[in-house]
Amino acid sequence: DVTVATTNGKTVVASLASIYPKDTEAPPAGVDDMTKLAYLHEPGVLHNLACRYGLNEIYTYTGNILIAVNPFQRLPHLYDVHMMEQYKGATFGELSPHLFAIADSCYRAMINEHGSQSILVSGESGAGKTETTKMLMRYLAFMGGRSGTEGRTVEQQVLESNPVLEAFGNAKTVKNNNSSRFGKFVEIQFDKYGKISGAAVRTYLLERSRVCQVSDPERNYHCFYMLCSAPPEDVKRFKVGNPRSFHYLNQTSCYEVANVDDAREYLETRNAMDIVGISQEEQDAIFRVVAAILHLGNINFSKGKEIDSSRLRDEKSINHLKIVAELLMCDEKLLEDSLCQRVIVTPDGNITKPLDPDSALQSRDALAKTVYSRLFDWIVDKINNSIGQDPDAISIIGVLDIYGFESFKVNSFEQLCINMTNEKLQQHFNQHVFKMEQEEYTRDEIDWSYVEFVDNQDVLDLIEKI
Ligand SMILES: Nc1ncnc2c1ncn2[C@@H]1O[C@H](COP(=O)(O)OP(=O)(O)OP(=O)(O)O)[C@@H](O)[C@H]1O
Repeated sequence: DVTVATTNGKTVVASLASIYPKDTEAPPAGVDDMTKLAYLHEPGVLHNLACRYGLNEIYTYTGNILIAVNPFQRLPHLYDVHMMEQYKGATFGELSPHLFAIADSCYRAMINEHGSQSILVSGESGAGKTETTKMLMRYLAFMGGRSGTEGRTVEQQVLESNPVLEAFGNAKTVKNNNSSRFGKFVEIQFDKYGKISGAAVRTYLLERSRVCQVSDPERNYHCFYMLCSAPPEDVKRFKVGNPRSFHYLNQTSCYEVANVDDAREYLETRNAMDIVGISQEEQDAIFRVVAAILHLGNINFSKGKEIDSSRLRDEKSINHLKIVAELLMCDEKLLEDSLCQRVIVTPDGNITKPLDPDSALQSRDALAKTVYSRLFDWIVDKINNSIGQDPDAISIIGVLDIYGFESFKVNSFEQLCINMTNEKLQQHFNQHVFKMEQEEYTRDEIDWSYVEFVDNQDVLDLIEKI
């Protein structure tokens, strides 16, 4: 055991193994690059970030990696045009750490080396990835945007597609009132003059389970609540109403989000849809599907006449089925059959087998999830068509906003996929930061001490080979 005198005047007795050396010469305001720390260990890194955060310095470098700590308050002066002007062309590291510096060096690398670049934004839920991605895009639009072109520019359209994607792909979670429940890779295409000539948004791993299953204090996807708060004529037209009356929404007692007005968001989403080129007719079709999913969730089953079969439970369920069929413009009987029966394809033809009530509920939920994720993909396609891609693009800058590791009480296949993706990204990072660096030292016969790090490559290989 050792006795330590702390900076705040206390004396603490602790075991030697749990004590880390402190750089007594480090400035009280912290260092702007973690590589300047005399001792690089977790407490030292956290202490440095905390010192800087206390002074509203939310960005810190670790070499050419930028660490951002969520300020949870608007800091408009950090992101205004004046700031962009300052970072434009500045040597990396010359000015305070900033995401504009990352975007600028990326843009310049693309121009000077004529190669495509990508920026990876990662972190746990609520860390600020989506906000960071939006700012990065703003900066790239500032550098590569076209002025004076007619109509809406590509960069405007990409930025304006955010509210649409967020309405259908974001939800309130424990950690974040506006949590993206999908991964996003925005690809900005540039022509030979370094000007933006096209863009594409690719999305990954939408959390499908949320459509049917949601618990306190979280909500389902924003669009459901928006539709329930739409102007009375739309509520009537789409046959929705109080969110408390829908099973897919009333499994949680959370219906509202602080500082969010769903009624206004509905109108704003419609407006954003206009801007990204989704026609009124298409918008109506989208909301018809959203409404149909809500009604689908209210269909229940009871035991049918035959063994292990099911039928609609009561008048209410029959009514909801009617509404779903009407909204989806499909045949009522076929819809009912698709919920209560399973078709097994065999070499000798198809066999239809009835489903018991539990299995029918599962097929109801499976249909809701599939329809919702197809709707989301359709919207993303629509946005991409309207933004337009440049087949002759010389290079691209990709920004990847993907959600971080997840570990809940109960984890499902979705968590496996998300964590697998993150492990792969971590491997990419390890490859560049540790492995390649260390191999270079060995090659150059530089005396160095091996940095121990957890290498999960074996686990990845195992899963990928399954
Ligand atoms: N740079 C910033 N300036 C001001 N507020 C920020 C900033 N970054 C994040 N925030 C705040 O934190 C909230 C959460 O950020 P964001 O949605 O970007 O997190 P995320 O990492 O994308 O989370 P998720 O993985 O759940 O989607 C934002 O709604 C915003 O209020």
